[in-house]
Amino acid sequence: MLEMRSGFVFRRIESMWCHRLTHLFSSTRCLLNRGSGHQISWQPRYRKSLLAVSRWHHMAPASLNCAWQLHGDHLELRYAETLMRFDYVWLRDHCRSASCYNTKTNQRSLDTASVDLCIKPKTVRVDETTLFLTWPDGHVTRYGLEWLVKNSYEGQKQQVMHPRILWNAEIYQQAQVPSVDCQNFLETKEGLKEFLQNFLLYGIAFVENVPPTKEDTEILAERISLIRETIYGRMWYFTSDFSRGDTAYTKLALDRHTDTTYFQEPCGIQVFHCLKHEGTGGRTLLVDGFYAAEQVLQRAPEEFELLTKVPLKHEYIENVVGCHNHMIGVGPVLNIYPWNNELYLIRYNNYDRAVINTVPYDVVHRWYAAHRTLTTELRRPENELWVKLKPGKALFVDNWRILHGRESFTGYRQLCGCYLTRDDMLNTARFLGLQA
Ligand SMILES: C[N+](C)(C)CCCC[C@H](N)C(=O)O
Ligand SMILES: O=C(O)CCC(=O)C(=O)O
Ligand SMILES: [Fe+2]
Repeated sequence: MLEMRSGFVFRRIESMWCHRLTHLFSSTRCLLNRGSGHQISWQPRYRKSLLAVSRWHHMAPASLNCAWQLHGDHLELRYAETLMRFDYVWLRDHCRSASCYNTKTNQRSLDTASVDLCIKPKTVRVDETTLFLTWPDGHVTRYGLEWLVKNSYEGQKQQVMHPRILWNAEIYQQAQVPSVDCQNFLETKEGLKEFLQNFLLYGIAFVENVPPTKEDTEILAERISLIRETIYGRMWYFTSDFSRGDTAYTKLALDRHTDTTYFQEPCGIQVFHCLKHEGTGGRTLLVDGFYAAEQVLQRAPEEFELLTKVPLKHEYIENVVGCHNHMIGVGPVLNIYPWNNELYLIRYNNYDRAVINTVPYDVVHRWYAAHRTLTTELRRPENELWVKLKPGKALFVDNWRILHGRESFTGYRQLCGCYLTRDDMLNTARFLGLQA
């Protein structure tokens, strides 16, 4: 239900973009020309003006749901209630004929640079299932109409890449998402698939009955992805010994954040396994960053947009014995796919946020207001999920979506874990037949 609602608001903001984008950034247009690029792509192309055949061609009665029309610079096709527009170079470039595309490797053989940018098909024909184009040199391209619907811009715009269930504490608890048993996870395809499906939908997932060692945690992690080695090592162990120059290595509370915001590509997944805690406190806080961002989009769409546009730096500067690191990562707080406005990455870490010097002062002020709105949403108690990590229960967190934090604690507490690459987790999920 929430997914559908998100689709709805996303479409609303899209129409807003066309009208508002220009004045929102009037003072920084050249700095932020990625934003106006969205509009530039709509400018008519400079190409020889070709006579448009502005007559609709309808198919035989059996396929009355298909009609097409040739224009000066594109083909318009209506099929399965979708109105699509295809650029002629695109139609030539995506040709799936044996000489243009290698179906054994799923790679293009055609040299796109050899296609005349003013190309136009010589003849066009459509039957019940297929569009046929004959090019000036006689080459014939065929496209399945279903394939075109699926692969067109208009088709993609209506779809989400990653189906998700956005949650606050109540939604997550009501869903009663089960933890998967360690043996089931390691030894059966079903266990792994169920785990990954839950992880993709909610951004968090638990494995239980894990032997409480670093080695066993590593085996778990490798079942879904590749371990991403970082300045913290491959598998890390940490306690409050301040062995590294970061608050994580103390007993202090940590407010909600995502990790490694100071990498150009923040780590995709974080695995936590608490191996020991003799003391009090130390509960883990989890917040769905996309749920909060969605609330911002509904309440203040122009602030949401600013958070997607203003580039920020995050920084990690460490100088302790044996560890000298200086990392810088750049990117906006919210990252969305521009064609459907779907969120795919939140970068939120107020501890590690660097000096803001990438936008002028007036944008800075509006950014602070937008950041405040997002922070208010992230801090609503009803959005907070608190869990106490125990030996034997490993937690996987989607670090591109879910914020984590912790309560202060007393006593000896030892956590182990690692970061994983996101691409390889998605690869595993797709192999199992999941949409990822
Ligand atoms: C997980 N581990 C203890 C290894 C590292 C913690 C990194 C902490 C850093 N401030 C960040 O948020 O990225
Ligand atoms: O100690 C914890 O529970 C988490 C600390 C933290 O934020 C991290 O290690 O990334
Ligand atoms: Fe963290």
